[in-house]
Amino acid sequence: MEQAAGGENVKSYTLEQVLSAALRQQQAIAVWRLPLQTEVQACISFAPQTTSTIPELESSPAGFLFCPFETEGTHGHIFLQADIHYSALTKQLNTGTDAPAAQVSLFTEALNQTENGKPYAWPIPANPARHSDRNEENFKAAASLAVDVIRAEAMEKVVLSRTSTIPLPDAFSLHKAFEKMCSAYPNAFVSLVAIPGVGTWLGATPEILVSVDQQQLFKTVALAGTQPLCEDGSTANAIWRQKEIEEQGMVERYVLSCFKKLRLREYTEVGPRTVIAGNLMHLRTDFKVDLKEVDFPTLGTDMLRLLHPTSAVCGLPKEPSLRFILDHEGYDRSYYSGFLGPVNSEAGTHLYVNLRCMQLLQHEAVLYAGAGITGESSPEKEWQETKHKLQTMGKILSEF
Ligand SMILES: C=C(O[C@H]1C=CC=C(C(=O)O)[C@@H]1O)C(=O)O
Repeated sequence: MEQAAGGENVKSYTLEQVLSAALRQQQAIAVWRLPLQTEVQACISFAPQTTSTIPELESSPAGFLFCPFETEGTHGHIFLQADIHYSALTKQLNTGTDAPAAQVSLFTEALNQTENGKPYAWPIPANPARHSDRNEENFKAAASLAVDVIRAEAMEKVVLSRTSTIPLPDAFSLHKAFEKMCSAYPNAFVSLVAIPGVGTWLGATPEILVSVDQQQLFKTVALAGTQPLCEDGSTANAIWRQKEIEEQGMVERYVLSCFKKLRLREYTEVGPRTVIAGNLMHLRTDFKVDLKEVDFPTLGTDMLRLLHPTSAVCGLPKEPSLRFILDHEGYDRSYYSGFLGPVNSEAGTHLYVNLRCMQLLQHEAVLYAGAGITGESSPEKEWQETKHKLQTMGKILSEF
């Protein structure tokens, strides 16, 4: 049961006011919009919980999960329990039943004093990783080494990524960036996560990792293969090369191997189909399981633990490709290519891979992008592909 925050006097607030109040009060907040929906939601957590492993979804209270790429690395798996939930559709706040009353009233007091248009700061990591962006030469050298290792049959595929750090425009505003992302990428999962001591991330990802909706329908996808969107903006004339077909096929095989490990045979598989993600197209196969028909209440958590990191962000087989990334990528991915999303919300659990994202520092944004390397890869083409992927967030910043 939820009750309206702030007593009987139910007030309306804008997203800007809610975001600004949370950040001024140094509280953790996650804001999101599901693909093809209009409702923007947010949750504020007064006591984010950090764990070293992927938490169980089914028994979790409502909240938002924010997890890193490396399951056993230095960055924690963070759960923001929804002490306060906000819907930009109703413009109202609801308080979770376990929320600490004193903090809720401090927050609503701060909110009532917050005016639109007042500047506010966002959290940056306690110890920002010091690294410089990989230049073209270094990225291509790592890609070329990966091709050699793959041809020597030590692995089949590895996803190599890089960063691009750009100054934040003077007129940059956090809530406006979120609104711009929502209108530019209607079929993406759009998110803004700001956690004191951890940092501030924005993204518009095309990739579901695990979702279980209110009808108990489980979904995941195998997404890979990239090319620029055709000029007519449609997928009708898309032609895929053998390299992309095989690259996506590997991700699909990987998802199937996870079902097999759980001895689950009752799934439907549709695709691969061409899908649009911003200025790009990908190949995607959709998998669904009706949890009411199969007796598998923990499928969400079990698949999440097996799938992450999928071969769409790590490689195949998982261990040697992960080793290759850690040895040759040259930087700490932290939450890029991790996963994030609402857990046990009114619409269910919807976790997405953290792609097409950026991390905000005080005066700069760090943009992230990767490309799947196979034995057929050309380092030049992979470099170009990362440039195209960086444009997803680059376009948003260039609009200020
Ligand atoms: C690793 C990324 O994309 C993945 C998802 C779709 C297509 C991909 C590819 O074609 O390489 C990647 O596997 C990224 O956007 O940073």
